[in-house]
Amino acid sequence: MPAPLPEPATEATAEPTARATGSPVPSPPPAAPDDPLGRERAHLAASRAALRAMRADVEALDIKDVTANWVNSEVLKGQIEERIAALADLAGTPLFFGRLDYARAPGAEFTGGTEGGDGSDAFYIGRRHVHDTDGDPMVVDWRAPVSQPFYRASKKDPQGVTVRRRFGYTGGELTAYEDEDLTDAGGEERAGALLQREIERPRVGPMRDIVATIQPEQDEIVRSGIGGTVCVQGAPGTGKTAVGLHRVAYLLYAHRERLARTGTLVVGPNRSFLRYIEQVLPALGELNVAQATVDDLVAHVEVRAVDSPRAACVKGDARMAEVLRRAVRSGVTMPVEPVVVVRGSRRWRVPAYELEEIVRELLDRDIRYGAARDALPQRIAHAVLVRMEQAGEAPDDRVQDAVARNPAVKAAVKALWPQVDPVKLVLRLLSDGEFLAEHARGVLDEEEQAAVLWEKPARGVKSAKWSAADAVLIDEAADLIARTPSLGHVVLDEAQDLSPMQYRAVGRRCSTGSATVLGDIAQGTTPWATPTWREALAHLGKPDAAVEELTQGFRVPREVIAYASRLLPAIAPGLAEATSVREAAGDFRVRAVAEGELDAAVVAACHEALRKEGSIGLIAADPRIPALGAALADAGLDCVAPGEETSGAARLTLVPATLAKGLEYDHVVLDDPASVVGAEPDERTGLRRLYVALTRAVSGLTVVHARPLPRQLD
Ligand SMILES: Nc1ncnc2c1ncn2[C@@H]1O[C@H](COP(=O)(O)OP(=O)(O)OP(=O)(O)O)[C@@H](O)[C@H]1O
Repeated sequence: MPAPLPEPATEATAEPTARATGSPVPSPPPAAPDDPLGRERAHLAASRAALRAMRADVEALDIKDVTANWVNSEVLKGQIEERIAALADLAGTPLFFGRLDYARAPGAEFTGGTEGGDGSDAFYIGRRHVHDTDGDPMVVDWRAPVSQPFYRASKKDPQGVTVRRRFGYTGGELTAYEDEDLTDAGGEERAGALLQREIERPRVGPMRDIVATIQPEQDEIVRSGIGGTVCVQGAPGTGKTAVGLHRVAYLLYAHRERLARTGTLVVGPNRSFLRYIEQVLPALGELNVAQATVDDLVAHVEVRAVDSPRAACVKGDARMAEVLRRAVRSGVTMPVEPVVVVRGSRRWRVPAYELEEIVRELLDRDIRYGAARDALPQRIAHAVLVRMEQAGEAPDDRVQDAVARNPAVKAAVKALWPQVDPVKLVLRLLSDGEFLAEHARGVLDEEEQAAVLWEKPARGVKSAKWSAADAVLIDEAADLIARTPSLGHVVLDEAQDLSPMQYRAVGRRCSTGSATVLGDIAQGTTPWATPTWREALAHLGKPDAAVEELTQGFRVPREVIAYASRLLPAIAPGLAEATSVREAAGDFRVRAVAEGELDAAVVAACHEALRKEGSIGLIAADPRIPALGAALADAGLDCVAPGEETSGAARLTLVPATLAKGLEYDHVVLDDPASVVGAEPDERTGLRRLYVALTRAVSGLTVVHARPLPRQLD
C-alpha cells in the first residue's frame, strides 16, 4: 500500500504568512483597531495567502524518495492532485462566512483559534480548513466540532459562544458583517438581514451550497451519525436536497477513510436533476461522490418500453421478490443417483440420500444461490474425504480440492444446482405463463399474473422490450444469485416515487452502510409509489430509521405556498402545510384567457418575467411542450431544457411538468393547470404533479389558464 499523503511540511517563522518552501507572500497592511471590517478583511487576505502557501507546499512535494514502485507512485500522485484541487481558492466563493467568539476565562490559555481582541478566542468558519505556518487554524472547516455552535447556538443555549458573526460578500470581497450577541439570554431570536438576504437572493444557474446558513433543525440531520439511516419528510423547498448533500459532505469529513474505502452515492430522479445539483459537493471540496438515477443502478438491459401503470405496479410490488426467489431456485433438483469418484484404483461413492441432505442444507441456509453453488462441490468432496478417512487414508486439503474438481462432481453440481442467468430468468418469467404461474402461486392472483406477462413473448434477451420495472426485477434476481456490493452511505432524493422493488434495489447498495432518504409524500407522482415512509424504510432494509420532518420553507413565497397547499387535502391528507421564511411577499398572479389566446398569453408572461432578475421556468404539461417551444421561437425567445446551463442570454427554461421535480426558478410561468392534471393517468397523480409545478417558484409565479382551474384551486 502507498504511504498516506504526508502533511505538507511547515516551519515556524516570525512572518505568519510566509512559508518555508513556497514563495513568500506579502502580509496585508495592518488595520486600525477601530476598523473591525478592515481587520476582518486583513484576516481574509492572510487566510488566502495561507491557503496559497498550503497549496504551494503540496505542489512542491517531491515523492521520488517516498515511493518504491510505479503503482504506489501513481496512487500518490493522484492523491496529491486531489489535494491540490481541494486547496483551490475558488473565485467568488468566500473563504470564510462566519466567526464564533468564545469568552476566555480569566487566566485561561488561548485555545487555538484566532485572537479575537478583547480577550476572546475567535474561530473563523469556512468551507475548508486553512492553517498558518505554525499549524494554527486561520479558518476552521464548517464540519469540525468547533464549528457546530455556528449552526446550533442560540440565546437560550449559547454553547459558550459570546458573539456569532456572519459576513456579507459581494463577489469575492468582504463587504459587511453582522453580529448576534448570544449572551443576552432574554433577547428575541430572529434571522438577521444577511441571513435573510442569502435566502432571498435571486437564483441563477445550478444549485448552490447553503453552508453559511444551515438552520438548526437542518444541522441536526446533516450531523447525525453515520451508523443511522435518516428519513426526511419535507414540504417543497424545505431544503431536503440541500440537507442530503451537506450530510454527505459532513460524513466524508467525519469518516473520510471509511467512506473512501466503501464509497458514497447520491441517487436522484433523473439526469436533469443530477446536473442541477452536481456542483454543490465540489464547491464543498468533495469531488468523489458518485451520482446516479435508480435506472442507472439497475442498468442490466437496455430499457426500450414503457409498462402500463397496472403492469408497473405489480412489477414494483415487493411480492415479486418472493416470485423471483422461487424462480431462481426452481432449477435445483434432488439427486436420484449417487456420485462416484474414481481416484487411482479406488472408487468412492456418495449415495443419493446423502447428496440430498447436502442440497437441502444449502437450500435452508441464508446464502446466495451462487455462493451455495460454489460451496456444493466442496461439500460433496468433503463427503468423499470422510469415506477415505474411514478407509484409513489420510487425505489433505489438496485432495479435497482435487475431488471437488473431479468431472463426476462437476457433472453432479451442474445437474443438481444449475447456473442461473438473471436476465434469462426474468425473460422466461415474463414470457412463459406456466413458469410464472408455478412460482407466483399463492403470491400473485391471476389478474396480476396476466398484468406482468408480456403480450408477445420475447424471443431473446436482446430483442426483448424491457421496461424500467423489468430491469429492477433483473437486479433483484442478480442479487439472489450474487450479493450486490454495499456502499458506505447512500443519499436517496425524491424518494417518494420509488416502488417497493426499487427501494429494495437501493437498499442492497447500502446493506452494510447507512442512508439518507429524502422526499415528500405529497409530491409522489408514480402509481407504484410506496404509500408510507415506514413501509418504504422496511423495503429499504432500514425499518428502524428515524423519520424527521422539515416544515420551514426557504423557496416558495408565502402566498404561493398557501395557494398550492389548497391541494393538500386531496393529495396528502394529514401532511402539514409548509411555512415560508421568505419575507418578500412574492409576485403571484392567476390569469384566465380565451382558449385561442393561451400560447400568446404564456409568451407574454415569459416576456414580463424576463424583465426581472434571475432564472425563469416555463412549466407545462409534457404534451404542450412542442407547441410552446414553437411559440417561444416565433416570438424570438431563446430557451433551454432543464439541466442545461442557463446564461445571461438564455435565462428561460422550458420545463415539461414531469421533469420539474426538485428544480427551482426565480419566476415561474405555469401553463394551463388543467392540462398538467389531465396529462396524468388519474386525478390524484395529476393534482400531485400540479402541486410540484406550483412550488418551483422562488419569487414570482404567474399561472395562465384557458381551461377552468381544478376545483381545489378555486
Ligand atoms: N438553510 C438555508 N439557507 C438558505 N437557503 C436554503 C436553506 N435551506 C434551503 N435553502 C434553499 O431553499 C431552496 C430549496 O431547497 P431544496 O431544493 O433543498 O428543497 P427541497 O426540500 O429538496 O425541495 P423539493 O421538495 O421541491 O425538492 C434551495 O434554493 C436551497 O438552496
